[in-house]
Amino acid sequence: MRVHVADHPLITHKLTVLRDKTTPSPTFRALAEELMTLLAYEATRNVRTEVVTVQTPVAETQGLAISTPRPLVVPILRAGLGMLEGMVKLVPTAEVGFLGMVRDEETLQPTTYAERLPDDLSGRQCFVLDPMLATGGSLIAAIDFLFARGAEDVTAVCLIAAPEGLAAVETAMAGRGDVTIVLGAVDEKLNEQGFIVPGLGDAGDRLYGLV
Ligand SMILES: O=P(O)(O)OC[C@H]1O[C@H](OP(=O)(O)OP(=O)(O)O)[C@H](O)[C@@H]1O
Ligand SMILES: O=c1cc[nH]c(=O)[nH]1
Ligand SMILES: [Mg+2]
Repeated sequence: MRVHVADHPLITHKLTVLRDKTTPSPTFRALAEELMTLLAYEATRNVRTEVVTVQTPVAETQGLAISTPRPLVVPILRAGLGMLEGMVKLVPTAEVGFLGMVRDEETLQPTTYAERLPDDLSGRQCFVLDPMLATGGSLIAAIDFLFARGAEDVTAVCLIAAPEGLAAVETAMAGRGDVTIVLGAVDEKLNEQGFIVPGLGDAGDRLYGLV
């Protein structure tokens, strides 16, 4: 498994505002989208392309186009939805599938409550979006789901990870398919409630309000 932690002052600046508990939902939503766009640059480094010919006003030349089958972007509901626009702005031809997952607050185990994905993901390049990688349970379940449908390589983009969760994903994915994790930051630890420290609190609640 490849892990890339973004090291850029613009990303750290935006994450700092996102972490601030006084940042209101509209600003939080705008920042989650902007951060995704910045991380997409790294996440799509290995997006599959094919050579195409293009006629400029001056000459014929060769360039690259994102190849088919088109990449599949999968935001994990709810919180991953806050990153979707930031990704599809950069890759407008991508298809979008949805996975709804929620973590039990006591056991910290994830359950999948919604799924709208192609039945056959053979040969597909998938991009999973979820701002928080805490215990890693949700991300492991999401990647397992995609591999079970035949996905070939999966890149997950998370804004903040806990070291414990990152290690759990690494262990679960050892010897499996092609997995890359792109992160805005790796924080200090998880607390007893399974929240990332310092983190930013509950990303879903901060994006969309308490439920
Ligand atoms: O790494 P884990 O320990 O599995 O925790 C991370 C998950 O928790 C959050 O979702 P949550 O369950 O709060 O759902 P929500 O997006 O609807 O708020 C987050 O968006 C991840 O999906
Ligand atoms: O810190 C955390 C952990 C899980 N989910 C969140 O939204 N935040
Ligand atoms: Mg939540």
